[in-house]
Amino acid sequence: MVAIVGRPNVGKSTLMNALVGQKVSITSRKAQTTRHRITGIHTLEDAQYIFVDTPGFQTKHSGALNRSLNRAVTSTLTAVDAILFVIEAGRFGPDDQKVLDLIPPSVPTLLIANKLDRVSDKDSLYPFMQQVSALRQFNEIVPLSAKNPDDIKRLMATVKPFLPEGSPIYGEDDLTDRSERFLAAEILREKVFRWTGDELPYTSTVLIDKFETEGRLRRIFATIMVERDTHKAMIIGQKGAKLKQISTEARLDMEKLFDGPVYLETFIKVKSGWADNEAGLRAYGYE
Ligand SMILES: Nc1nc2c(ncn2[C@@H]2O[C@H](COP(=O)(O)OP(=O)(O)OP(=O)(O)O)[C@@H](O)[C@H]2O)c(=O)[nH]1
Repeated sequence: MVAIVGRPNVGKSTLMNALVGQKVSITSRKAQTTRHRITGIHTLEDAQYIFVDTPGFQTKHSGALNRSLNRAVTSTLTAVDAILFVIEAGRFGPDDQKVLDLIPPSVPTLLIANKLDRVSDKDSLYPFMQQVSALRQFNEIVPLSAKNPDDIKRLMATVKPFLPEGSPIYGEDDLTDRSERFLAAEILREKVFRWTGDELPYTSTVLIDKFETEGRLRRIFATIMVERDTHKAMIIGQKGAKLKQISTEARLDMEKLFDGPVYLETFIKVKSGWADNEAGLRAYGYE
């Protein structure tokens, strides 16, 4: 089992999806999109990789949601065979250091310097890598771009020696241990964030009210939970145009992932304060 950790927005979910070869973890330009621990599975003839994506470790805010997110990160790190510690190539800040401090020294750790394609001055990279490699005894240092398939292949080979010997835990076609219901909620949440940009607070979430399967058809009824009326208006957009766009894109992604037609109905509900209340969080599936 391999954990993927790093501060928000370094590209952990993008990396996970690339390693698994399918979209199992949502991504967006908005930091803190990933809220749950997600397992992604990639099975080869002679090895099975199980990846755990973690929410970006949060240090700026201290509400119940963030405490829950941070707990998810720390509990994951003690139970894995290796850790991919992801940073952005050319940038190492206090937020990265805080995540590094959480990594137990006993667990093999690979430093992944992601978004290599964004580094225009490649000469500056060597001193940067030297500087960060002095921070900890990393088992490997891998500069890459999560968006480059060759880099991903190389990383798979680099990670392989860290996997323990044993029989596979999941079936060879399994991509994730998450249910379709969970994945449907994550896909819709991703679209909400993508289409509302930075205006919408990240406390908005998605609940699946009903998930029915009828042959190959999935009929899904979902509610987008927001904290204020203004947020609701943001999602609906001019004459409902934005909500329509969000729902259509979400439906198309679901059809691709579930490999069959999807009927999706989306509602929006305003409920203030849900993210500041531990009991409320548990009710919505947070640990
Ligand atoms: N140019 C470039 N962009 C990347 C790369 N990897 C990820 N990104 C972008 O970086 C942004 C953040 O990626 P995510 O995968 O959502 O990041 P994350 O670390 O999972 O973020 P949180 O969920 O906030 O913890 C997205 O806009 C990605 O498209 C890369 O290799 N190159």
